[in-house]
Amino acid sequence: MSEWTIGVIGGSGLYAIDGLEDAQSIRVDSPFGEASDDIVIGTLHGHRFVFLPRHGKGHRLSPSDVNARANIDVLKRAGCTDILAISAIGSLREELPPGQFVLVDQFIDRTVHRPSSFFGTGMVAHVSMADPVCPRLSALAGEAARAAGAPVREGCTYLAMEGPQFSSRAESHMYRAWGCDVIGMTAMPEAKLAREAELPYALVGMVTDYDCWREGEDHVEVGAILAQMQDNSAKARQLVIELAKILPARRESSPIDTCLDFALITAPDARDPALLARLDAVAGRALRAR
Ligand SMILES: CSC[C@H]1O[C@H](OP(=O)(O)O)[C@H](O)[C@@H]1O
Ligand SMILES: Nc1ncnc2[nH]cnc12
Repeated sequence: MSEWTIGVIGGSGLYAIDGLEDAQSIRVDSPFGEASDDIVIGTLHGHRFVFLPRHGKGHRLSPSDVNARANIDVLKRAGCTDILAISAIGSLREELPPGQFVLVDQFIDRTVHRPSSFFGTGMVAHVSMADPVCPRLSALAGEAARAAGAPVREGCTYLAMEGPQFSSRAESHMYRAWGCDVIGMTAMPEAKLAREAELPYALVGMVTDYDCWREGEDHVEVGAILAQMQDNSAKARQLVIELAKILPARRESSPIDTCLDFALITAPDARDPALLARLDAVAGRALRAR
């Protein structure tokens, strides 16, 4: 078995992955509450993969109700070394039509109703989010997406909105003026939490619609999104298989693996033992080191 364990978070339209050998469905408890669903662990081309459907089986959970802390915590507990997130997104750019896959490398976070940190009173941490995505995993995901037959655009900025309603036209125009390329409702605080858990994170977005900014474009509706999602999700499933094929046997360490070494600030005698206990998975390595 290789040194990688890739956690795949499947978004709207991606509720399972294909080809997993020795797949086992496992419920993992988290001190941060209920994860979206049981995880499925198996092997693909000699690498361990762990799958979690972000909205749960049957798409039970609204974006605001996805417990991103529990999701990242259970993936860490399951031994994931890296996280590949896959999401349906709206396009804010003419040149990113439905069916386009994008590699997100920046975010603007406009979510408001979600716990966005594992840390807090009794154990404060400040991680850097200057470069929120792991370039190594993102590049591998891009290569895999191309091998799966998807058109791929790098370097996109993702606007994370609260939802569940889609944007107004004024908001959609404003996000374009801010320089955003795509829009979705779930990658934040997921990406922040992955960084706090020292998990390199990459996000592949699959365009389903042009949101509502475009002249002559109807407003966005779930029906049209679902139709595009079917096509996208077949390619996303193949992308995961292609990723397993190209992952190198060795996983060189990433600076993200140890980023909490520069982030924990609370003095040992001011730390809250109850919070430390909850942090056993996400920050156990760093807390034991200091
Ligand atoms: C069904 S369209 C809106 C829905 O799809 C995206 O979810 P995910 O990122 O999990 O693929 C978007 O963020 C919304 O939650
Ligand atoms: N237009 C859109 N806005 C927000 N999230 C989306 N997910 C897919 N399309 C979207």
